Amino acid sequence: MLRLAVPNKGALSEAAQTMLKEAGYRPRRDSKELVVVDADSSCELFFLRPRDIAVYVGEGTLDAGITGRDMLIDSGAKVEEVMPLGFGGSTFRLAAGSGQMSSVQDLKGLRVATAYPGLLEKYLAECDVDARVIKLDGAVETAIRLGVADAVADVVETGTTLRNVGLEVFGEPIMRSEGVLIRGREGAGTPGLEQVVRRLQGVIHARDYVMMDYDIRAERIEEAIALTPGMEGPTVSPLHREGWVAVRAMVRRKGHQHVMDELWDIGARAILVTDIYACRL
Ligand SMILES: Nc1ncnc2c1ncn2[C@@H]1O[C@H](COP(=O)(O)OP(=O)(O)OP(=O)(O)O)[C@@H](O)[C@H]1O
Ligand SMILES: O=P(O)(O)OC[C@H]1O[C@H](OP(=O)(O)OP(=O)(O)O)[C@H](O)[C@@H]1O
Ligand SMILES: [Mg+2]
Repeated sequence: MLRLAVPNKGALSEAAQTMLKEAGYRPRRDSKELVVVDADSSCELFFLRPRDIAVYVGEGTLDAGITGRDMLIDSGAKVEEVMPLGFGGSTFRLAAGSGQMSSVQDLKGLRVATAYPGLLEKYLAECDVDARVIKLDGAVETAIRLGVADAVADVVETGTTLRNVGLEVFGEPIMRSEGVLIRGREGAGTPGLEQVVRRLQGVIHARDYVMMDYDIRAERIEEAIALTPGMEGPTVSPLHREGWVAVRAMVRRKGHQHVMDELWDIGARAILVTDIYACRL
């Protein structure tokens, strides 16, 4: 059985569990269930703190896991990213009181508070900046007001938390993060991991694409195919009406209304769009 780590709490937890459920893995009954054995999928799911997941996977105790890319780098564990999962997007940034700093170089000799010391120290070393890293567990934005630090380095999603305490970001983003599937560096041949990757990729595709069906006059088919090329090519079937065909193709969800407009303009009718429940491309 493949042993897979899943965030049990925090910003990535719900989205990760929804994705696994859509991929056919057994969901946990309640938040107190810490291990789920899914015999049908030959998989054991371990619900752990996202920060600990890279450690378990790096030690080889678990085969794979879902965590944030920033946490993966911060942990320094022997793990590698298998695929991005398209949720939990954030940036990791420096921030200080409004107008006080403009680049990472301004941090020389100062104190920077963070819950991601591994990630911050790596960045400061790359920038050749000698600053003192103050390790905190969370709510690091308050550290400046309380006089514990001169700047902070933290996860920024909407920026609301920073604004609320009168801080603003400065310098380049340290990194862009999102939820990722990870595996141990020695786990290249992990049996069962291929199946997890294919299932999760299927969920991502099912979310990214819609199925589009329409009817069109046969002489306009080349123009129609240029608009909806599908994956290998669209399915074109005869319609029970002289001179018309029916077309079926997968289309990117983003922009599908625009594709419908263009199809309409070249004479397509009965244009139907449906969600894809599951797929394997
Ligand atoms: N708005 C957000 N706030 C915090 N983390 C976010 C956000 N959006 C995405 N993430 C990602 O979620 C992960 C952090 O998860 P989580 O919030 O569970 O950790 P934590 O802050 O250390 O835990 P906790 O807040 O429960 O003590 C990181 O990979 C981070 O990039
Ligand atoms: O840019 P925003 O949308 O405001 O989101 C970012 C904030 O969310 C996280 O905090 P969290 O709620 O996880 O609390 P914590 O700091 O105690 O971890 C993160 O540490 C930031 O403080
Ligand atoms: Mg948090």
